[in-house]
Amino acid sequence: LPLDDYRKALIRTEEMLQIGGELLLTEQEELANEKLMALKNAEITQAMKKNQFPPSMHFFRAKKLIEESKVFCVLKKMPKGAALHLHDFGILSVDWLVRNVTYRPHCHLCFTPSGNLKFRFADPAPPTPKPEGCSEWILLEKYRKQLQNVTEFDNSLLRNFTLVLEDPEIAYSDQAVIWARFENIFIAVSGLVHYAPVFREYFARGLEEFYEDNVQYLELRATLYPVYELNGQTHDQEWSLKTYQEVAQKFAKDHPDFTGVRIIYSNNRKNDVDRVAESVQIAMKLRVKFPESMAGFDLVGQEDKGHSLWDLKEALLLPATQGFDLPYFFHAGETNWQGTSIDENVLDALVLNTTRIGHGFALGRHPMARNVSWNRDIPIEVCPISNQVLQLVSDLRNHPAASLMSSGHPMVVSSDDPSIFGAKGLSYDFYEAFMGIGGMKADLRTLKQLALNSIKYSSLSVDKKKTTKEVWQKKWDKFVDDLAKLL
Ligand SMILES: O=c1[nH]cnc2c1ncn2[C@@H]1O[C@H](CO)[C@@H](O)[C@H]1O
Repeated sequence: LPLDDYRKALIRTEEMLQIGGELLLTEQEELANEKLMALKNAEITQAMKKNQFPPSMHFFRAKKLIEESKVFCVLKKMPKGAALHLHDFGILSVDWLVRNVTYRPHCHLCFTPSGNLKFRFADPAPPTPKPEGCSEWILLEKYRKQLQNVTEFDNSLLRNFTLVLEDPEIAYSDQAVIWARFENIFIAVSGLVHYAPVFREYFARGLEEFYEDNVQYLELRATLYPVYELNGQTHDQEWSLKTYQEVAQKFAKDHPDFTGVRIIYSNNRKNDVDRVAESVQIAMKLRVKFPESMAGFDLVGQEDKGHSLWDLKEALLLPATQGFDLPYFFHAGETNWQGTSIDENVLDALVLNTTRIGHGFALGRHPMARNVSWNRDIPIEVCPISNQVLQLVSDLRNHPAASLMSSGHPMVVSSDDPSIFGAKGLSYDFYEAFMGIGGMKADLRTLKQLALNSIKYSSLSVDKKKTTKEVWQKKWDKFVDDLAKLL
């Protein structure tokens, strides 16, 4: 074979292997692809000249540039299918929490010894008991009245609800520091979002934000912590799940092109095997009672600080020993520490029959996990911005999913906790995946495959997948038409 032909054949084969590489585009899609790739090439050429490429910059600095990008503009309009990796209280921009929720009557605030915030609605006030070591409860309505500068105070609240700041590399010296801040944000918003009226509205508004970003269906990791009423009465997990179901069903009724939401009940991986076993039992009960909404079970929290899946196997094997089908959606391999028992979570997840792998950041270092995931068609859920902000990788061109994308490995793209990272919906993560991780050759096929994957790898029934895909296809055709017409 002449060298030239050989080389061309290699390039062509690689193009076929990459994610979406085997998709055949319609004429209209080809046209749209040309427009898209012209925008992409122009932006990358410009980025090379200026040496300023958003995916290789920290998202907090890249965000503004991304918002100026024409490719990003296209991605926002693109029907992206489903977002399959999200956490309960990271889905809605935090402005509403500060400007609306903290202004409601009976909202109290206290400071923990380490200076973190806790909120609680209560009437008659004050809420009891006072959290250990915390300051007295302050009624916000009263507190704001005596403040000189309320805007300044509200801005400080906003800052407490996201990780965003100017110099993340300096402020967050290592993963332990940023994870502590990250968990504190969940604790701070917890008292607000677990107040029953807010709980419903937060979720509905979260759905709206994703819907506006052209996402049709969500799967939400939820801890189902007790939701409380003004008088202190609390509700159990069943109540929370039922409420999620009601809100999602109403939203789907009001938006017929929205499929809905399914919940992945999640426990913290720091908990010991007995507590995890309890939550597995609850998950089984919920699954019987709410087959429509309850997708399965996961373990969340900082992987490096928690138990390995294998440590918890006694709890996690309970359903199987009882012949019960409890689908697992394990976070696994969200670590940089190769060779630890935590790093082996990617293997454990597969051994324990996971349906998908959350993050799977360590997959590239485990050839067997990679094989099994490929052979059993078990996708990884890639969350680029999360991985960068939580310091697993700085330049997203070096994200391990780059190699997996180039070989067409089963994957979906998701956004984890967009509101906490200062992002919104799914488009920012699609931008990072398309421009940074996917490289120059990722094109409309890549995007189409990622959207198709999000439906294919969802936990929806065969029927629901079919109808969701039909709705998606209509949106896609319209999107392609508009893109093809772009000047
Ligand atoms: O990327 C992640 N990896 C692991 N755990 C996470 C991530 N994002 C959020 N949470 C966890 O989810 C809980 C709320 O559902 C939070 O406590 C947080 O620890």
